[in-house]
Amino acid sequence: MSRVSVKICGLGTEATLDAALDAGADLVGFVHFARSPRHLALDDAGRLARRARGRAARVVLLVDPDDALLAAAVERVDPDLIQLHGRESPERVAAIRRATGRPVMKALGIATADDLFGLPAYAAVADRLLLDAKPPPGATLPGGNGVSFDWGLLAQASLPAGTMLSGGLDARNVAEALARTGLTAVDVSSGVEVRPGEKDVGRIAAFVAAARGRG
Ligand SMILES: O=C(O)c1ccccc1NCC(=O)[C@H](O)[C@H](O)COP(=O)(O)O
Repeated sequence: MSRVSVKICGLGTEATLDAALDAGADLVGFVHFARSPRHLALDDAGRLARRARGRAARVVLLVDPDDALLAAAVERVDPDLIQLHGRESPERVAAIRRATGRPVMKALGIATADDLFGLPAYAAVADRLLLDAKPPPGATLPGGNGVSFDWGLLAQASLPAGTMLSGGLDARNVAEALARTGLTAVDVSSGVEVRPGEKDVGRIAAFVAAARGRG
């Protein structure tokens, strides 16, 4: 099996960022979404992104950003990848990629097999896809809810290389998730926290180790 690529999302402090980098995370994510307990001002995300430069791909996570927010995020965070976690259409994803000149990862919510039909249109315009659980009823966030979807839905799906699996992953279930989906890239947020927004250095290390088969 190829080496598993790991993204730790929603980092907010130097200590937890360093834990992710020291554990060997390939991507580190900074959430800019005011309603999120993981929200960072762009300048704070930029400070952490500078610290991670050259050690991991720096991802800024935005939800249905307008052009002004995109321009500010690119200038102040200088991300290696823009993660779009809202209801952006394939046309909007393509436009964002063109306007920013940055690679884009589009997150897609999965609950039933029907949700897979839209994938090819996004695969055609995004540099990478991230498959997440759809938010549960009553959730206020489009992601970072700590819930999984039925991994079996992906059994017959033809997914682009590098597609990331997320939603409710943690050190205990990540090996099974990888085995059942055949994917080789994972993303986690709640599963390495002690409470929403508070990452734990030990859980980050344990997650990366488990994803790489060293758990
Ligand atoms: O994490 C957030 O607070 C968040 C807010 C708004 C949009 C997306 C958000 N997170 C997206 C991620 O990339 C998470 O890592 C992904 O949804 C998995 O989250 P979890 O199930 O908590 O591991």
